[in-house]
Amino acid sequence: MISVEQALEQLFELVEPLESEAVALASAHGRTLAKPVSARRDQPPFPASAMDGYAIHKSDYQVGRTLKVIGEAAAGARFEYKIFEGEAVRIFTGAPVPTGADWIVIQEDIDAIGRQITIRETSETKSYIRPAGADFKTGQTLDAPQVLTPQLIALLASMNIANVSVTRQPEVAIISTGSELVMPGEIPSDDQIIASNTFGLKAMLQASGAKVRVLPIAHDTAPALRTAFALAQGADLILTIGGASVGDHDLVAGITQELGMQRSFYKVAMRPGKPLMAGKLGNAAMIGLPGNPVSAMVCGTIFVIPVVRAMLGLGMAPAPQRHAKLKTEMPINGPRAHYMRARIEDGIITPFERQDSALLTVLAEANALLLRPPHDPAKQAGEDVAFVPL
Ligand SMILES: Nc1nc2c(c(=O)[nH]1)N[C@H]1C(S)=C(S)[C@@H](COP(=O)(O)OP(=O)(O)OC[C@H]3O[C@@H](n4cnc5c(N)ncnc54)[C@H](O)[C@@H]3O)O[C@H]1N2
Ligand code: MOO
Repeated sequence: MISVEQALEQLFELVEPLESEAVALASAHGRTLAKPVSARRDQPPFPASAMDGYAIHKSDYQVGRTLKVIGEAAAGARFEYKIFEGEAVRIFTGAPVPTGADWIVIQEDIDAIGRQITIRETSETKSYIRPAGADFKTGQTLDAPQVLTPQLIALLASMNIANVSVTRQPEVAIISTGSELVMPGEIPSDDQIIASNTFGLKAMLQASGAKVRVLPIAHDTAPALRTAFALAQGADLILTIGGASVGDHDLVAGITQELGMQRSFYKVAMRPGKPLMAGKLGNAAMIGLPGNPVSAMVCGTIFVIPVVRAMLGLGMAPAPQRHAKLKTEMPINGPRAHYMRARIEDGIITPFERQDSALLTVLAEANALLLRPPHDPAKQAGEDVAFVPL
């Protein structure tokens, strides 16, 4: 059995960053920016008023000073002329500040009579003028690769970028195997259960930027599995769920061998997730996940998502780890790395009592996988431990 680290290294060897494609900015949320982007203009492109009020000379900002209002500047419609001392221009938020003005007095601080204003209050210490380029300047770049968040989309729009170059989304085909499985919403017979991790993994993959094709459930027969693999053609990554272990009905290893898979590894020294397998099937990477629901989801977090991120060009890195203080003592760990379902609150992490890899209620309550390396010595409450956030 190989270690988690070795398995991840071998998985990264099965994939490479995918090519890029252009998409409209409006469709770019969640995609990975493939090439750096430069701002096509300054923002704001002119000194702009930050408030509704009057543009004046700073020297006129004195209590009791009366000024003549000579025009108006609105957002999108500037006042074309220069203003001099003793003059004011009515101005609104976002409007270009007229030449000659270097101060905005807010409208709450003046008294207006006809075309004259008198300054009543001078308590402000800043000009309320946003200098040209205060947010960004032409040519300022946004680095790649990075995932486009709503905040970055807004920034790119402001930079006048209508299309962006993003990495193609990896296409992942999911094959759930097992004669006992039916889809949610169907009526199961007494011996059947509902396919669950299929949907958990789909959600996990989509959240990390993959495109998911859920194939029909393959019963535990060789023809059904062959059909499922045929339907998976064209995918960048084929995920099977279940049938990975050693039982008489666990056929995935045999069928993938028959289809010519170059196997990288089978079995990893981890808990849950031991019967994980991987290899190359034609042009696709193939990962065979164990069927137990929690095992499949843990392997999704520890292996599949890092592989998807590698295909997106986001680097070949394990799932990020953090540290917390342990709430309870724990006995020595066995020879396999243990990813314990745990709950972290206020920097204190508590592993759940029940760690059976069939318990989705426990996984749903967990917000962390407490990481115990192989042969980790016994731990006392208060000791520092590593965890992977969920
Ligand atoms: N003699 C041994 N038995 C087992 C071993 C072993 O080393 N020796 N390993 C155990 C471990 S660890 C795991 S994990 C499981 C994995 O088995 P498989 O990958 O072959 O999975 P199945 O047998 O097909 O299913 C296990 C379990 O999970 C349920 N399942 C499967 N797919 C789904 C799905 N899409 N949604 C929900 N539930 C699913 C299935 O009904 C079974 O209950 O093997 C142990 N046995
Ligand atoms: O490794 Mo199995 O994945 O313990 O349940």
